[in-house]
Amino acid sequence: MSAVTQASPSSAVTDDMVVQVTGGRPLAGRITVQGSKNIALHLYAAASLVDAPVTLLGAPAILDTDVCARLLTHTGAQVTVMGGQFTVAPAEWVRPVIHPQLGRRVRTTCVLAAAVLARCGQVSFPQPGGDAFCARLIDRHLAAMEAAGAVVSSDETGMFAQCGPGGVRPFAVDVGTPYGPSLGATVTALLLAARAPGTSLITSPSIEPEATETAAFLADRGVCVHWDAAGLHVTGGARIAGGTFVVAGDRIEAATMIMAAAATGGSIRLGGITTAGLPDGLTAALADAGVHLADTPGGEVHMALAGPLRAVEAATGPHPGLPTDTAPQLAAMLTQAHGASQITERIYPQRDTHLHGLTAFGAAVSSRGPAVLVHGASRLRAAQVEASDIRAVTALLLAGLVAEGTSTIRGMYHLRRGYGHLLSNLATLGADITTIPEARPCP
Ligand SMILES: CC(=O)N[C@H]1[C@@H](OP(=O)(O)OP(=O)(O)OC[C@H]2O[C@@H](n3ccc(=O)[nH]c3=O)[C@H](O)[C@@H]2O)O[C@H](CO)[C@@H](O)[C@@H]1O
Ligand SMILES: C=C(OP(=O)(O)O)C(=O)O
Repeated sequence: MSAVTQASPSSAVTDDMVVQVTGGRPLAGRITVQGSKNIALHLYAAASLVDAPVTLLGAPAILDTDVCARLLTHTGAQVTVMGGQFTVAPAEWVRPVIHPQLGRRVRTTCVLAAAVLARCGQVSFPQPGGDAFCARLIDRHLAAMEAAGAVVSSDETGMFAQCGPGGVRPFAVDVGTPYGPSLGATVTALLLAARAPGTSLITSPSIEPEATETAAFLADRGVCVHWDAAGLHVTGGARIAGGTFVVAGDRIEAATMIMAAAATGGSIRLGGITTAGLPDGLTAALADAGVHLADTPGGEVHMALAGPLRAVEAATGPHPGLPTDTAPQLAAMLTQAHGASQITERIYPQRDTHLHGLTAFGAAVSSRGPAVLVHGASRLRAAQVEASDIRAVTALLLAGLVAEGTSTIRGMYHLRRGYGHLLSNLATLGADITTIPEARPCP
């Protein structure tokens, strides 16, 4: 299994490195945000459905990209990742197996499995990976596979889906969950429907950009996709054409950089995204906190503070609400806001793995049920902390940028999963930040 990959910026940082950051410098200047991690991951799966080569432009140089390239290669596709281009040429013979170890490292394993099932009528796959801040269910993915005609079974090694001789068939499935529409299951259903000979209906679909961009990608390739009040109608079965498609800018990285600049009292410009690419719930929470965003004539986002940061009450929600993937960074920023802030988590039963580390910096943060409470403004002091997931690590970096003294942050595996240039971007904006190898005790 050898996907062709170019050494990515994320590989300049290794898992056993630690970040040292000395706080107190307001961020200033301009950087470009990467292509969206989560949109790219879903497009990688969609690209493997296509009958001719596909090139995705703006693919982020992150560990999850490398893992997806290797997963697709394992199924028989030819994958090249070079200079922000992720090219997939279809497999002549599809191996109906999502690699059991690699599949446990990314969240989109079921989506990749759906692409393989749609192509060849069977697939085995492990439980998906990704962040493990709480249980993350996949019942809607499996329901979509069953609705498309597969018998799904599982044992201790993983899951197996098998269709009848005709392969996937048109279906109706509801991808709503008690926490709102499932993003991933919407794309799983979309990929199955794109290959089913007839019209399928996906009800309660997610309208996160990951789902709408994947739908747009398929529509560009000739799949008939139609959204209305009933849901997402997809007519599949025909040949799916190749070509190129641009991965949209990473709204979560943009939010992270904006919040980092705000926490340090800075002002920055972001290329690779406009305010239209930022969900309303995010821009509303930032506006409430006193963070001003505007589009520049050159199509960039300019961020500046309207005054001292203000406390806010906000709740995460499905698009266009406040993304759950920005809540940890928002909590870190709000440690610098005067008064009592509250961020209520509505997408997951719990997502507060960042609180332990923020507390080590001296932040007044706590959780009450699904709500994270932040009392500011706190004078943060340098700390030695370790993060256990992707957005928690950026929340701790934000605290380090503010804290007095030099902090040490561990957990680079999580950063590498989703951010290709975050540390160098922070340095470009003036942060005092370095990576050093982890000191090992003498044997
Ligand atoms: C790679 C990627 O794009 N990951 C994102 C994706 O994850 P992911 O696609 O896993 O998130 P979902 O939208 O599916 O999950 C949202 C909620 O629905 C529940 N659920 C989901 C599926 C299911 O079959 N049954 C069920 O109950 C989950 O446990 C969770 O509480 O969307 C999340 C919500 O915006 C983001 O935090 C993740 O960063
Ligand atoms: C939770 C996240 O990612 P994943 O679903 O890949 O774990 C995230 O991007 O914040």
